[in-house]
Amino acid sequence: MTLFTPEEALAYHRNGKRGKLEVFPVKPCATQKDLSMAYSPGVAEACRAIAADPDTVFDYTGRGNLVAVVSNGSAVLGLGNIGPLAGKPVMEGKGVLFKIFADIDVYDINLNCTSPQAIIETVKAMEPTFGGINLEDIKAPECFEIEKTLKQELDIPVFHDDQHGTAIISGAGLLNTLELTGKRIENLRVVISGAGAAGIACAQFYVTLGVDPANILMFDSRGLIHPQRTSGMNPYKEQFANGTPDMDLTAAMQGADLFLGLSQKDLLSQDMVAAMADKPVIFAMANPDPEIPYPSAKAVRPDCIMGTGRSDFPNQVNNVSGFPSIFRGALDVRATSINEEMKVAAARALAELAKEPVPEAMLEAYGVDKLEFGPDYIIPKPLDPRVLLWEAPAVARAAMDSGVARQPVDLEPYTQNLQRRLDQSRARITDIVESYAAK
Ligand SMILES: NC(=O)C1=CN([C@@H]2O[C@H](COP(=O)(O)OP(=O)(O)OC[C@H]3O[C@@H](n4cnc5c(N)ncnc54)[C@H](OP(=O)(O)O)[C@@H]3O)[C@@H](O)[C@H]2O)C=CC1
Ligand SMILES: CC(=O)C(=O)O
Ligand SMILES: [Mg+2]
Repeated sequence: MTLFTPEEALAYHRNGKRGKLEVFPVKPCATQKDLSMAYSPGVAEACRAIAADPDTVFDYTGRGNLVAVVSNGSAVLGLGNIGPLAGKPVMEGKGVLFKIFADIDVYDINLNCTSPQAIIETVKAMEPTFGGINLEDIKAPECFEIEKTLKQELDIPVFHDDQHGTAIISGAGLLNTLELTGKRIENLRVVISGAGAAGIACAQFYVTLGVDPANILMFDSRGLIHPQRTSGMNPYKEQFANGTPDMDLTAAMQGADLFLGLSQKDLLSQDMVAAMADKPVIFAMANPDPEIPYPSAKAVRPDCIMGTGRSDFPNQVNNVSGFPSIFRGALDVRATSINEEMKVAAARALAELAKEPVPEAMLEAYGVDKLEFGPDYIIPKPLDPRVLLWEAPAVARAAMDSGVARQPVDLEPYTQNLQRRLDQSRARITDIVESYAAK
């Protein structure tokens, strides 16, 4: 089900204003007085106030609502190491999603750096500009060291979306599949294709949710990660070394309950899917093309629960349903980090929302008659505005409960205000987009 042609996608990016984002002023600057306050000499008052009390930077500048989407283009979607220039459309796209789904402003920062040290130093130097750092499409294993060091050294949230956004959303899906299949999480036999940023982080998060690490078989480009293997290994892969050297993907898939694809397209065959346990779960999440196409998996296993990273099939399991709302909650309580408690809270909130009745507007947006909790609807649709209203307060609450919030909020008025804020922001975006379309 292709919704557009390649030419249409290129025209979407090229036509009208180039790219997908614009920076707009939010204060008047029409008169001599406005100008003298926006810039010299009035701006000096704000400078002096911040110099005297650095915390007031959150009052006098946009820092508290500004996130850097930082990438070096080394693992862009499933396209691989295409570099920072070719990765920029994705990073602008992440900026669009932050704004539309959570009213967060973004600068996309596309770095011509490969070494972890260079990326770490650059991001550290940028810290005063931003309220949060979203690392994106930086390949493993470098991404692990980069994120760990930045988390230790910065006191604003640092979040590698491909790791944790993916883990949280697929974790929410996993929790709901347990309910639908009646299986117990500790008994699940899990096969993971991909031992990079997303594969490793998902495995770790699933273990936090209750999966037995001994029941995970993980594959990378060289085959199974097993205890005797020495080549192409790293400490992150070693945590999940299981099975025997002779085991290939076909053997691993025999009787598996869950397949998680975070690798490359077309790695999973219909025969492998056919050999899975009853009511199997297949999250084939490589983008833009999954490890097996949705129709191919359903054709051999109509009893499967299938999710992909794409929006054109049921169950879009994609970090888009996470990073905007998670940062919203974290920024609003001025959290110093995004910790495990906040991630689990986000996953559980998303899982619970899938069981609520779906508003008519969502049915219209997706052109369907019905969306109801079940095998074809295990997580909310990314376009559903309730995702923000459920996830962000859950994250804010978890930040407050776990002691990383510097500015606690009262959750009831906070949640009501979120709805208003989202409506106003979307109305402004509609006006801007329409103004360009009219030109
Ligand atoms: N739906 C979603 O929300 C998300 C989807 N993804 C998708 O997941 C995929 C991986 O992304 P990410 O983890 O960031 O990238 P990384 O570059 O960090 O990791 C890629 C992993 O895939 C492995 N791999 C490559 N070829 C094969 C193969 N033939 N068989 C098995 N494994 C293979 C690599 O193996 P090796 O270690 O040997 O190099 C590596 O472990 C991409 O397609 C991306 O689009 C990522 C994030 C979110
Ligand atoms: C969705 C996403 O972040 C990726 O595929 O890399
Ligand atoms: Mg990504």
